[in-house]
Amino acid sequence: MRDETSTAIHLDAVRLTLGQRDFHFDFGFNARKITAIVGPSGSGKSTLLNLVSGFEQPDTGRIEIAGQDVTDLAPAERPVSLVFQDNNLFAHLDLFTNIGLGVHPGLRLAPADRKAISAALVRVGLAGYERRLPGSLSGGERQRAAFARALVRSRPILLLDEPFAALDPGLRSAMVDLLVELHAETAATILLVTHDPRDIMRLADHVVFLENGHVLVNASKSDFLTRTDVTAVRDFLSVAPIASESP
Ligand SMILES: Nc1ncnc2c1ncn2[C@@H]1O[C@H](COP(=O)(O)OP(=O)(O)OP(=O)(O)O)[C@@H](O)[C@H]1O
Repeated sequence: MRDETSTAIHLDAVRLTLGQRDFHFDFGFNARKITAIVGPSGSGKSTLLNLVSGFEQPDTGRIEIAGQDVTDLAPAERPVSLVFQDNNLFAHLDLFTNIGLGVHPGLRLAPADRKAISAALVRVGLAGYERRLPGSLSGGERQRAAFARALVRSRPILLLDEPFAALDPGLRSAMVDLLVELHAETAATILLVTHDPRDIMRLADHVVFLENGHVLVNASKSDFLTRTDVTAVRDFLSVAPIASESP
């Protein structure tokens, strides 16, 4: 029997076909850890997050979160917050409202919620941006706004799909630090899709490497970094100058 205190999310014999691609996942994510999900473009990283968040339904199999079968639950009913590549901000609503919807879908916000929204904007470097529309922001600012919304939702599971992709190096580093702080404060279970080995070095406890819709390597960070016997892992690790980075 699985230890539910150590396994936050379990994909139990999950199968899904999208177009020409078959996905097969049968493994778990550790609770309260940061797991990096990596692999070549098209290997299934976003699809895996979509299955966990409920935006994709398995053809067969089950998904459990904290021991509860969530396979038939809608995304809003699952204990997850998301920051996706497209930021999923509503274009016609200002940032305060966009973030407020993350706190309460009916926007019934208590004074403490309003404070938390402004504090989250400050935390991601967008102080005073409450009334700005997403269309008036740069890609990096939109990404940070989406991060602020995830901060105020404070769900036990945080799904991040390339959250630093549109950020310049300085901002990227600030947001990585923010994520480290957030994880230390909340001990959330974080799944982080990334193309950048530096994120593994700096952030990850554990690494899941995908290839062609299935898990090729599922290992602790230290074990993953030794798996250069696997060509795809070796290729991935050699794409960036990680040798000088400290973990
Ligand atoms: N709705 C869909 N219909 C058909 N094919 C799909 C659909 N969604 C995803 N796919 C295909 O499934 C594969 C995996 O896509 P996915 O977005 O999960 O990959 P990824 O690893 O996140 O890629 P990237 O690193 O480029 O973001 C791709 O080949 C994609 O074209």
